[in-house]
Amino acid sequence: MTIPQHPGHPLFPVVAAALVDDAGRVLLQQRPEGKALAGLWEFPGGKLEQGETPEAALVRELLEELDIAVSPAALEPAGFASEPLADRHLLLMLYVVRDWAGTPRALEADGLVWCRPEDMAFWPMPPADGPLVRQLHAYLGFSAMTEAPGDSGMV
Ligand SMILES: Nc1nc2c([nH]c(=O)n2[C@H]2C[C@H](O)[C@@H](COP(=O)(O)OP(=O)(O)OP(=O)(O)O)O2)c(=O)[nH]1
Repeated sequence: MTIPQHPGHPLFPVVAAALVDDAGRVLLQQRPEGKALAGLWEFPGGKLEQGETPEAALVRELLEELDIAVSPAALEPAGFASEPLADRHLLLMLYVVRDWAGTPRALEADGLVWCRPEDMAFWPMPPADGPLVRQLHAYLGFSAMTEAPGDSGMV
């Protein structure tokens, strides 16, 4: 068996959060103009800074991007994606978050949407997010994406 290797492609760790509200909806944000993958919808989060743990990075990113306070104890590891991304290798770690203080608002994104898990296929996301969405469905107990978008709420 051949294991894919990418010599000279450093690991690029990124953390992301699936915020789940009381109605079971998941928050997605739209990547802004001028950034890579602009216009696509993603889980809030971002790159680890030097010396940061994934949990510290995600707590920081959620404050910077959404103006919400999250305890590291509220971060539930829920899945990951691992794939080449340009000259690096993306390791995208997804946490479920059900408890936070404050009301999420888009400080950096072009928009926010509360999306039912079964509607997530209707929001175009970066390629690495496909496996994450499948893992998130399994984690949340959904098995299929079925109906057309329903009560998804742009905020
Ligand atoms: N936050 C997030 N990033 C994702 C997702 N899917 C995906 O491929 N990515 C990629 C896009 C980027 O290459 C990388 C995140 O980098 P970024 O530049 O947005 O991170 P950041 O918020 O720290 O940005 P900045 O400091 O450079 O402004 O991860 C996702 O669902 N959420």
